[in-house]
Amino acid sequence: MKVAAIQMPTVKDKMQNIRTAGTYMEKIKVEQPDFVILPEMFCCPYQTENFPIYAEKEGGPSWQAMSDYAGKYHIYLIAGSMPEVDEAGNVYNTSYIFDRDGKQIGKHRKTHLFDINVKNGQYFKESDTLTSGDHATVFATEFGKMGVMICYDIRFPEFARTMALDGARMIFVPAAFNMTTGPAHWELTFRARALDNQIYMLGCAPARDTQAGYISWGHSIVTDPWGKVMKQLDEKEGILIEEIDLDREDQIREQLPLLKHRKSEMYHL
Ligand SMILES: O=C(O)CCC(=O)C(=O)O
Repeated sequence: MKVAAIQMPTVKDKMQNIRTAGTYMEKIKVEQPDFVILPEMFCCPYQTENFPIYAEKEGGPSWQAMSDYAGKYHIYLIAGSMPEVDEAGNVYNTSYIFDRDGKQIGKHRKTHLFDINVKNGQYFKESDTLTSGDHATVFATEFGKMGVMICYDIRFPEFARTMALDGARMIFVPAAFNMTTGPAHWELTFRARALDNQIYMLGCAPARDTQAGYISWGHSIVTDPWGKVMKQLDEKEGILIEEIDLDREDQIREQLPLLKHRKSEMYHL
């Protein structure tokens, strides 16, 4: 199974971002990836005031472009995330998932909203304009089940655990850590979720733009079920492509049976 993460820049022009994503998919088609993932808010500069302005209903032009790309390149597309508005006017940070025919087979609304205020560091308050989702998202493929969560969701160990217990083999994470939490926690968090669930994790971030209102850490990453970093980009625009060996996941789970050794009667999820 081959996965690809597109660490692309995000500019103000939504359609330009959609074209950039398409250009990258065209470029990597010779690699024949099975799964392609885009960054969090890949078509909308990551600032709370932008979310309601850029938001579209499910099935809108950005959704349609992603569905078309998935069908054209015959890939599972985890379409990063984009602001979604519902009938009631609520805005969500939403990741749509498409199959190889361009059919939507999953949809994750970011569940844990990113409201932080680090002294002399990053401030952000997604809840100013966003509403949170209310469930974990797992979708089925010919390789088995896969999970999707968005950025801050990764900090909540129970969330990845529910996906692993539900049978997910890999968790895809459109994300955008920043210059405060990125160096401190990005790699550590991916390795931790990978290790404690014995699962592959793939994070896809926007390329860093030092002029942006919110500066992305970049460093798209893939970690294995042993907790090891398989590959990690730097901050610049680029593509991460990696072969994933799911048998290795089975072997690790068999040899070090952490998931089986849980005392589930003692914990409540
Ligand atoms: O958890 C973090 O440090 C970053 C989270 C974030 O940037 C996000 O949820 O968009």
